[in-house]
Amino acid sequence: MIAMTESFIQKTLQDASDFAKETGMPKLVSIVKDVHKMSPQTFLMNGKRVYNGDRFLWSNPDRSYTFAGVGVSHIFTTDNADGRFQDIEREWKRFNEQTVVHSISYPYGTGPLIVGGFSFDPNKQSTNLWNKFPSAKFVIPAFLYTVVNDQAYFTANVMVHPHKEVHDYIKEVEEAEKMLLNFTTIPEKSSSIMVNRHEIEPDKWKKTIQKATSAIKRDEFEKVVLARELRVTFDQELQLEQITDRLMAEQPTSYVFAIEQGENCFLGASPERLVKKVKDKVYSTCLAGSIRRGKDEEEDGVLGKELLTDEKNLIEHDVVVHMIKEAMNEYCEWIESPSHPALYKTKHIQHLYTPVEGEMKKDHTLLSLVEHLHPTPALGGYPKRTSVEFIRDVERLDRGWYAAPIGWMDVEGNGEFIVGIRSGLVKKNEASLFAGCGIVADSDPESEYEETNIKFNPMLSALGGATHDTH
Ligand SMILES: C=C(O[C@H]1C=CC=C(C(=O)O)[C@@H]1O)C(=O)O
Ligand SMILES: [Mg+2]
Repeated sequence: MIAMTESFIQKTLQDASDFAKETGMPKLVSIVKDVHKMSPQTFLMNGKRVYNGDRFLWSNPDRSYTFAGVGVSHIFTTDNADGRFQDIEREWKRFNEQTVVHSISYPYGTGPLIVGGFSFDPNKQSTNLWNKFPSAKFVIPAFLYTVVNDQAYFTANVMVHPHKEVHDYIKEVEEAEKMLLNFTTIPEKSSSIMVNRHEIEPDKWKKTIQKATSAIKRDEFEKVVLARELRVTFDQELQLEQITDRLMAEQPTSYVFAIEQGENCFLGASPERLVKKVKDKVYSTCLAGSIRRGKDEEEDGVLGKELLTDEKNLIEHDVVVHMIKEAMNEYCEWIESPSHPALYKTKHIQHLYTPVEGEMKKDHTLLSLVEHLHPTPALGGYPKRTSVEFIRDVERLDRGWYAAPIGWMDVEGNGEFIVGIRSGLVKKNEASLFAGCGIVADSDPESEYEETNIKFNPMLSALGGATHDTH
């Protein structure tokens, strides 16, 4: 149990209120309580009436850490293409120093934290599709329901302003708590029916693969990741509670995330960590190179073995390992990584997987490492600059936040970022799904096309649409 008694809460709010009245500046008081366990989707559902448009979800692959957030206590955003990581870093640091009340110690993953992300390429001409997702945006959710290793917490992030009284804040938090933690709410379980499926220019996409392999053969770059879009329409509005509920159940080896921005929601089940920081330790993942799952254990094993020795896939993977190790090495005192990839299996696909960990040098931060790594050659290419320019020129797609860093961070600078793949942007009864493939000299457009079809499956399955049969 955590010691945050009513009288302690009252006193902390009173001190913050006195400060606010004296200086005219607000203070953020984060109230954390132990609560009963419930489904994070129930929390999101409960928050829908008041906080529709501002809801968030995050869950680790082993579900050892999950949070659902609703409402917004503070926003950090920038359109500064070149300095977006530093802008967010600076504003969060300043807010932390000036506004957050630090007399409370929070269990990991609770209390004041920011959640959000970046766009893939701030220099690509953006379209209307992603107009709710700027090149960087993070928020402190007003209320969080967090489960850490089976213990559930409720966090209320209260911005204490000069013009309001402490008892009003207490009343508001009590009311919100009652409404949001009502575990008797049953999330709707209606299943939506897909009424239209539209692949965006598949033939032109295959031609861009040829363009890429020719450029690679001319030594313009070593690898590039090219993505395409599948637009699907359903008979009814898509619900983020239902989709994330399915993703969490169906994709036990993937992160599940959702970021709602008004009527739009970007969500998915990504298997790929970009970087996680716990104190001075950092953990990254090289995930690239793919093959389908087998129809039974035996075939699955054969396919896995094939992937582990397939030259084209090993090149795809090695380019990522090389870059991530180099980048981590620069920012770390030491790094450690196995010399051969292992298999990473998700429900629909298996990948080559190499973890990299290290101890971060004192003068670096989680966000500086996110910037240094993004995009890795699993999402962009190698070398970074030429491959991103190639994507900007030839890819017929506004990636928005797809394949970009999505994550959360606490007041100590700990947190985790993943890359937003196996994902889609949902709006009302429509969803744009995205999938890309690492292209190297020997890539064949038809098999890469098939690979993207497999990569659409996690989202298609969660949305209730027919998945692509790969057997
Ligand atoms: C870019 C995607 O996947 C990346 C991650 C793992 C394997 C990949 C591959 O084998 O091509 C991709 O690099 C995507 O799913 O949209
Ligand atoms: Mg591939």
